[in-house]
Amino acid sequence: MRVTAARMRELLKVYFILGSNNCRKNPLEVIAEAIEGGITLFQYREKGSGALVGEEKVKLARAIQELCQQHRIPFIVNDDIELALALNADGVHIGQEDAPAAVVREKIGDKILGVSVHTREQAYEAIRQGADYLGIGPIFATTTKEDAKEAAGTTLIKALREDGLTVPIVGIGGITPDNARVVMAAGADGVSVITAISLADSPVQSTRKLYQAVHSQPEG
Ligand SMILES: Cc1ncsc1CCOP(=O)(O)O
Ligand SMILES: C=C1C=NC(C)=NC1=N
Ligand SMILES: [Mg+2]
Repeated sequence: MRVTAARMRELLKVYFILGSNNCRKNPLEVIAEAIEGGITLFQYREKGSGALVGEEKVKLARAIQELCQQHRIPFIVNDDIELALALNADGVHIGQEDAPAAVVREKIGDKILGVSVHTREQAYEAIRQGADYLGIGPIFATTTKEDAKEAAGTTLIKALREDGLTVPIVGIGGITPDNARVVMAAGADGVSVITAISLADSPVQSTRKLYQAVHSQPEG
């Protein structure tokens, strides 16, 4: 059956996203370190310049999924619904330019469905169409997503919480151990990162710092 909101909030705490073009080292090594450091959810996002395609992409996806399964970390696939179904992944993440959430929901059954939103209207529509969580960002400036919108800060997260919305929300975009608390203080249930972990000197240490930041009391 569908993931509960309470369980989804737990999973969103430290949500690592990676594609082979987001790291210098072997992706499997980086993910193993991130798992050791305490990530709570993983998303395979093979996208942008230098991304793998075809059989190479499938092979890496399978290898990563196996690593996640060994450590009981749910495995989410970005964009590629067919790949997610072929691998029996734990869920998918889609953006506004992908198929409508309701269409994806019908295809994936009870798997986890995450939707990127940038406005109140998109947020309410995603929930209506069956999203289990919302990805909101970019919170801070980022160059990792090549077509990312301007950094929007935490305004939308705060607005949705002021509306009384309790849907699980993860912030994304330029998040580091130093600014993660700001995202949580705005009402996010967790933080999603790529380069704070994938390009860190020590992915384990960076993950540990993120984990501590999201579990610490709001400052002041
Ligand atoms: C996938 C995505 N969506 C909004 S910003 C972003 C990239 C996040 O990467 P980083 O954590 O390196 O800023
Ligand atoms: C664009 C995205 C926004 N949020 C999340 C969680 N994943 C994404 N790929
Ligand atoms: Mg997409």
